[in-house]
Amino acid sequence: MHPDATSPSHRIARVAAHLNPTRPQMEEGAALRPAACRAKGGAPGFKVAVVGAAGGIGQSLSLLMKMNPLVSVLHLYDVVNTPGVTADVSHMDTSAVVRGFIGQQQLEAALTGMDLVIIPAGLPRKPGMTRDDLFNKNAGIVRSICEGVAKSCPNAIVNLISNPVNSTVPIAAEVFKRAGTYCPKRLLGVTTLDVARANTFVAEVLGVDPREVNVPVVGGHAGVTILPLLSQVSPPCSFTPDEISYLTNRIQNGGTEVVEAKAGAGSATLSMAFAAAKFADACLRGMRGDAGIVECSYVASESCRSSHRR
Ligand SMILES: NC(=O)C1=CN([C@@H]2O[C@H](COP(=O)(O)OP(=O)(O)OC[C@H]3O[C@@H](n4cnc5c(N)ncnc54)[C@H](O)[C@@H]3O)[C@@H](O)[C@H]2O)C=CC1
Ligand SMILES: O=C([O-])CC(=O)C(=O)O
Repeated sequence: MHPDATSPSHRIARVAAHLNPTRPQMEEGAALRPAACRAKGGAPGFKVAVVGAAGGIGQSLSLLMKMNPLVSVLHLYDVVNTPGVTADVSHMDTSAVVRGFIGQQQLEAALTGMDLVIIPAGLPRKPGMTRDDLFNKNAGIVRSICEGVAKSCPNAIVNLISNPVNSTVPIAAEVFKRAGTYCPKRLLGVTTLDVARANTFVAEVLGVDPREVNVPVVGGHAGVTILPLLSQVSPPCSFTPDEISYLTNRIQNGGTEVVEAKAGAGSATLSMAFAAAKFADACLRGMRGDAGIVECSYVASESCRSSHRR
C-alpha cells in the first residue's frame, strides 16, 4: 500500500472509545512456578504479550511493561534469545509474572489468553532505506504473528509497531478479516513516537518542558504522511512560518535522523520502547474503563468515524 493512501481522518482515535472494557484477570499460572514457591496473592491485572521481545525495541519495552502496575502476566516471545531476556526481566521486583516463549511452535502458548499483544517484531531500517523497503520481509512476519493472534487471543487489543506501519496495519486487518476476527477498534498502529518527537521538538522551540506540551499528529507513519497539527497544539501557541517549516520537517524525518545517527546499527529503539510503553499503558487504562484517554494511532476509519468526531 502506498504511504499516501492515508488521510488525517484515519489516524486520531479516542482509545477509550476503541476498547471494549475487559475485566482484569487473575494470574492462574501457579503450576508453572518452581516447587519451592508459594502461590501468589493473585494481583489483578492484564495479560500482555510482547512479540519480538528480544529485539532492540522489544528488550526495553519488556522492561517497561514489567514496571507497569496494570500488568499481572507478561509473556515475552521471539524467534531467538527469549530465555535470556526473560530470565533478566523476571528478576525485577515488580508484580507482573514473566514467562518466555521461543520459536513458532511456542507462539500459540505465548498468545493464549492475552488481553494486549504488542508487536515490535521485524527488521529495522539501515541508512538509505525507506520504511517501505522493509515491506517484503516484515509483511510475512506480521502475517504469521497475526494468524497466531486470530487463533489464540482473537479478542486481544493489538499494538502494531513493525514497519512499514502504513502497510503492516492493513495486512494485519486482512489476516483478521480472513479469520473472521477483525474488529478495527482492536487493531492499532503505534505512532506514538511521532507524537513524542513532536512534543519534544515543539517544547524546544517554545522553551518549555515537553511534558507540558501535546501535539496531535495524524496521518500515517512515513515521511509526508506524518502530519503534525501545529495549529492544534496544547497549550495554544503560534509559530512563525520558519518555525512551522523547521518543525514539520524535523517531525516527519525524526526516524531518518535516528537511522543516520546510528549509522547502520538500526533505528529508534529506546525512544520507541518509551513511546510504545506509554501507548500500551493508555490502552490498558482504557480497557480498565478509565474515561478521557485520547491518543493518536493509525487505525481504520470506516466504522470509527463517529468516535473521531467526538
Ligand atoms: N512504529 C514505529 O514508530 C517504529 C517502528 N519500528 C519498527 O519496529 C521493528 C523492530 O525494530 P527493532 O526492535 O529495532 O529491530 P530488531 O531487529 O532489533 O528486533 C526485531 C526482533 O524481531 C524478532 N523477530 C523476527 N521475526 C520474528 C517473528 N516471526 N516472531 C517474533 N519475533 C520475530 C527478531 O528476532 C528480533 O529480536 C522494525 O520493523 C522497525 O522498523 C522502529 C521504530 C519506530
Ligand atoms: O525510521 C524508522 O525506520 C523507524 C521508525 O519508524 C521511527 O523511528 O519513526
